[in-house]
Amino acid sequence: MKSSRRMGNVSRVVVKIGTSSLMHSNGKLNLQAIDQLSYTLTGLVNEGKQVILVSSGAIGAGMGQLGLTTRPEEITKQQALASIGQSELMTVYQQRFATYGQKISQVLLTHDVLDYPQSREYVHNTIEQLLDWGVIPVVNENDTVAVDELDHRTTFGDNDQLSAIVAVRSHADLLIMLSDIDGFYTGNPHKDPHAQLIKELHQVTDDSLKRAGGAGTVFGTGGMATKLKAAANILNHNQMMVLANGANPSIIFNIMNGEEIGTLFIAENNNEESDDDGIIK
Ligand SMILES: Nc1ncnc2c1ncn2[C@@H]1O[C@H](COP(=O)(O)OP(=O)(O)O)[C@@H](O)[C@H]1O
Ligand SMILES: N[C@@H](CCC(=O)OP(=O)(O)O)C(=O)O
Repeated sequence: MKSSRRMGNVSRVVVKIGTSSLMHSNGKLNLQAIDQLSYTLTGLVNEGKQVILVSSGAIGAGMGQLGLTTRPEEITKQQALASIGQSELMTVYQQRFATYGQKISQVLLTHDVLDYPQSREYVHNTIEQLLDWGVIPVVNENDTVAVDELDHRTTFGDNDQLSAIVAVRSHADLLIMLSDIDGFYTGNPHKDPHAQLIKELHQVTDDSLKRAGGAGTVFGTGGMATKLKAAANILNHNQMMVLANGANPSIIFNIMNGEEIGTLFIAENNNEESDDDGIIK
């Protein structure tokens, strides 16, 4: 594959992986994908890069543990499932990353923590310290406590947007969003056989959002619309995002080598500074 994208200067990268890439459709964890992800991200750290992983999968893994095939609608059940699944996920990550000698940590966030300047500062400092130590922070929403009340917003909505907020806040050079599809197409390829992969997008317009119909899978929440919202946030801050297929997470190496994989979201004027904090109010 030709290497034509400039990724040589990328030193801090946020990787987001969705539930569909971490789990088989039978509800079991996809150990091969998790192992490859651990190997690949450790490889990047060994090259001297700083890596933050935003991982979904807590609710999905919890469903798998209890043998549930449909996601319960009750918030309490979802939160209890996340509580079961998050610890299972971290156990598996811990084991796999340890195989490659990589230290990881768990960072569970809620929206309000990033709304308040002081708690935001603490999160920022903690993540900076972890990166400085060569640790990979594994970030997820704190699903067990995140519920929206009228005057108090704790949820991010989905991890696509959480990953963009983390990338913006941490001034990452690149957000790699791994999904169950090769990139952003002119229409949903599962419905439109003529849909074409869009290799590069400079702006998320109403037209792009119209092309991103439908919800995600039974275990996850996102869908393409939330990925585009995340991309819009990234573009607003003159950062870059690559949306690619997470079936083989070692594809991250190819992306970092500048290969034309998936969809690259990049502003035309990629050099201008932006100073707001990337939090969607
Ligand atoms: N224009 C589009 N291009 C690509 N995928 C699309 C588009 N519109 C809708 N989709 C759907 O979005 C899905 C990806 O979102 P999702 O299932 O939430 O992934 P993940 O679980 O990896 O976060 C695709 O599998 C596809 O069904
Ligand atoms: N925080 C939730 C994930 C929510 C989410 O956005 O899921 P996905 O669409 O799979 O990225 C969990 O860990 O189950």
